[in-house]
Amino acid sequence: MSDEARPRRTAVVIPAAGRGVRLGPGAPKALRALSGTPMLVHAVRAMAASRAVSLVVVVAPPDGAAEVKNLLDAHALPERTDYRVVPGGETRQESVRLGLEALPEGVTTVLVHDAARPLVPVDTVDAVIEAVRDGAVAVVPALPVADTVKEVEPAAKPGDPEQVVATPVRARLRAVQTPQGFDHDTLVNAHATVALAGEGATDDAGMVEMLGAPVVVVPGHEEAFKVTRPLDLVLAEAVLARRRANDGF
Ligand SMILES: Nc1ccn([C@@H]2O[C@H](COP(=O)(O)OP(=O)(O)OP(=O)(O)O)[C@@H](O)[C@H]2O)c(=O)n1
Ligand SMILES: C[C@](O)(CO)[C@H](O)COP(=O)(O)O
Repeated sequence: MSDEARPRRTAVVIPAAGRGVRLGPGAPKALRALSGTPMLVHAVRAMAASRAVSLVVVVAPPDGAAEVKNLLDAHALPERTDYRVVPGGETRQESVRLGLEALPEGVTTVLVHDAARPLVPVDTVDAVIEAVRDGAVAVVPALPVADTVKEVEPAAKPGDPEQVVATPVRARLRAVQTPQGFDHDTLVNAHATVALAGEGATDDAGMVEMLGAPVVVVPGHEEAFKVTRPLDLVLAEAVLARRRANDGF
């Protein structure tokens, strides 16, 4: 079958195996509630809201796959959304790789989306998918940064101050979010190559960059922020309250 004739199947890998140490003690972060619903369920629904998405692979805490499967079975998802759950690894990178291994044949576009970004709007998801379908091998949604960012030299010993070594030009900096979108084979190759080299990256696009492949930027969204620290939970609840109020009108 020629590339053009091949059906364009889009799947999402949702790494959800992290503990959420920066959020403080409690259940694994993806299972904590936002307005009474687990953060992971919000994230799966946000991705399933795109009509282009036909499969969601959730990467659960290593010993929590059965619990996560039960959780998803108990919550309503669009009927067209097929989902499966696999156990994750020690790092985000390893969890994503395990999720990629669970994808069936025929997937051409892969999105990787943090469970910790439960409120991403569907327009952002669709913009990422569209850019991949238009030919980009890797796509990141991103926003300009509001703070000035400094590069520092780590403290020589505990108690010493860090030293600023550079101030990158802010206008050229972007804070990247998820979902990040990829041509399937490019992302699988990037993960394999980077793992083989014993290297790591804090996002998936970073691994594609290491291959020397181009990464395209599309506009991100303020509501696609990552729930990382306790104050982010307050913001997430406020966003959900605003959405409920808007739905009421
Ligand atoms: N071993 C890991 C670590 C992280 N993640 C996932 O990667 C996403 C982004 O990671 P982050 O926000 O850093 O989550 P945690 O690792 O849980 O947070 P922390 O670093 O505070 O523990 C989250 O959805 C998290 O569940 C994962 O699947 N497997
Ligand atoms: C992938 C990511 O969300 C892009 O901003 C981010 O790098 C994840 O970092 P974390 O430390 O795993 O939260």
